[in-house]
Amino acid sequence: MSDSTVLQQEIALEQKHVDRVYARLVDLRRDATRAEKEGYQLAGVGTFGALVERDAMVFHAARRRHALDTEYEGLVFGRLDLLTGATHYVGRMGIRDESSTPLVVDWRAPAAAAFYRATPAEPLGVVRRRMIQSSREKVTGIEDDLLDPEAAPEGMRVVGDGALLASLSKATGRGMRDIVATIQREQDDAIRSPASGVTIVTGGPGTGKTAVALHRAAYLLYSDRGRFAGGGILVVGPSGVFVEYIATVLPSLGEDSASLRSLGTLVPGYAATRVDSGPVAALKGSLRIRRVLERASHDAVPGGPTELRLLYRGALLRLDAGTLEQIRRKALPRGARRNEVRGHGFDRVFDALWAQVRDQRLSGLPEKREFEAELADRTDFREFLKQWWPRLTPMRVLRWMADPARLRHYANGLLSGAELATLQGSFDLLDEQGPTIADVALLDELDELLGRPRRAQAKSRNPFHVRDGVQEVSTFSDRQAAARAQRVQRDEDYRDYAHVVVDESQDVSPMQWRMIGRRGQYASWTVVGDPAQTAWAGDPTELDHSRDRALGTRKRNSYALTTNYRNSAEIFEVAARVIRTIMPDLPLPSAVRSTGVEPVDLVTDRAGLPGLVRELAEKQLTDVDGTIGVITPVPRRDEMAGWLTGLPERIQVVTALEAKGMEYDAVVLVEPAALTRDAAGIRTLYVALSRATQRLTTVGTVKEWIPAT
Ligand SMILES: Nc1ncnc2c1ncn2[C@@H]1O[C@H](COP(=O)(O)OP(=O)(O)OP(=O)(O)O)[C@@H](O)[C@H]1O
Repeated sequence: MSDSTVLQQEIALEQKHVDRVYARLVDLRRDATRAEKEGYQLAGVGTFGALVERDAMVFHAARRRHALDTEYEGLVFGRLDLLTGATHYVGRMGIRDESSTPLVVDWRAPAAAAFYRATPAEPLGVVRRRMIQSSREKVTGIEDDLLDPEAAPEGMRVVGDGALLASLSKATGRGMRDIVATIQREQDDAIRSPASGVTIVTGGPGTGKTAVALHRAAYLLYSDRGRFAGGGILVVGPSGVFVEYIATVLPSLGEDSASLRSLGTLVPGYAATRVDSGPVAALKGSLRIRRVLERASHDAVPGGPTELRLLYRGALLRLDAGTLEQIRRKALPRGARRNEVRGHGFDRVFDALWAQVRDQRLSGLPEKREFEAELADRTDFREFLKQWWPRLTPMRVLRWMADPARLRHYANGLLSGAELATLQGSFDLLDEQGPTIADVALLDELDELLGRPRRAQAKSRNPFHVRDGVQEVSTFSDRQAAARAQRVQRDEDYRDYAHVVVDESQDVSPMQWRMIGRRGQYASWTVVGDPAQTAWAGDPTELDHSRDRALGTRKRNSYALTTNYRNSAEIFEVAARVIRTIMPDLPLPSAVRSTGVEPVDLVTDRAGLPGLVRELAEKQLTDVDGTIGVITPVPRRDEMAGWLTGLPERIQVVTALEAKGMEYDAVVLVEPAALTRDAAGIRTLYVALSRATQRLTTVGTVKEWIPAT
């Protein structure tokens, strides 16, 4: 019998099982819809208990139905033939038949672990592992690994058509894909790492760190839903572009209860995308800036009143600049939060004025409380207090840094003259363009330093509550949205996440670690990154220290990934040459796929560059089916994007910093020489060169851009 006939027969065999699974799926969907309707009808009973029960039923049924819909594609992707003679099918979700016999085991269940972990050296009771590829309900391919040949029963067939490599060669879409069907053993170790403590995953470009982090989040939600969906999982990535890129992975795994944030949007109220230059970002990220901010948070308000004059019952009451300053300092000792001790400052002003009134022995003097009430009623006095000790927002204080004299004063003894010069001017655009990504951590720090006046506790909102006495939701989508909202309804600045995932952690500055740490004080962590890809130009020891502080003393489990699944071997070779110029001994991952297509390097003059870049981008449209990234030096993004106007959406223009974590089928990297000025630049160049799956073109006005070793 020919190989292809055997393959077709095996495919037909698997198709039978897959058909059974999809038929069962139809039943389950129908049941979920019915349960949802029944739950809804409970509302007719009219008691509060019935409403609660209905909400729970509607929620669970809606969730189940949602999962059944999203997990449809490629539902069954694996089969294990065990030594015991049993067969398990592995898929995106667990499904049982009418008599509760498993038809498919959820990929996260312990029984599925062997699918990812068994090797010929350690078969874990598996004789044959089979990967099943399909397109909707139709099985299209099979790939077998015979793990324990001696135990294979007579007639067991082994077929293969390279499922992993096939999946790696697929064109990239705008969003990242899940890898649930092809997770490799070293990745699975990290995904199933213990739920508590800190899981640290390192590895070179394209080794699947992001994929592992996201599948781990899905795994945690499965293994302890109460804890992780209830407390919430926060996923932090470097940029908005990146967060958008990874946003589809968890929903494709049927999970939508994690919060995805970029470093610029982690703090509510800000949506920063601007970046500072490397040296400025290093200063803004360093812990020394905290002392600078602390000084600012205690300083007098610019333009605030320097004295108080009041006529009270014909007498002049006066607090001069010195007295006011003394009062302010006493009411605001080091460590106190200005917005929280505002009342103490006001009390001291009343005390000082009362002392003057008493000294002047005015006739018919009221009690002190009455005197205070009289003053508090006066607009001029209230206006003075508002100006003298206003409730400060973090943004208002950060704006003070734009004043060179103030910045010099706050930084005195903390930053060198050269550092001060670097920082000066970097706050000038706050008003016009909003904060930079690095500023957001400073704003969060200021929020901490200034404190917040106590507010009445906001009542938690019941999503099924329409108006008093009426609990209602009408359409299915309302119910589903309400049910989901109920699950994720948290304070705007929620800080009690059960798990925090930090991706591209090598670029998180000390100040940013503080910002993230505040949101994960009681969390377990997954931290993934690659130190060789960092753009951090500051002190590396300080970086490690701050990370350790944020993660605390929780137990750590470390994993290293060693295979690059993204780049073709030809492309990674160029990236490797570049990083070796500054890290000659760095262990690099091996790229598993060779395409036979060599990267292209072109040189032109300044005048010819715009036309050539456009021409190259257009060429990629025919060379690859998926996405094309045009990567530019940070300051020239908008200029270069202008060269490409009118081209299809498949082409995305990003800076070398925004390219962190991203993946494209083809990359056109413009002016690589602009990135080679220092070690941080070379590491960023390494990132830019390792983004492409199929084609890499470098183009610029400098011929020799790879630094000499
Ligand atoms: N086991 C796997 N099966 C199929 N594809 C995989 C596997 N592991 C990783 N990939 C693919 O390899 C690519 C790189 O993965 P990912 O972005 O997670 O790597 P990374 O280590 O975070 O990379 P970088 O550090 O360069 O940002 C992605 O397209 C991912 O889907």
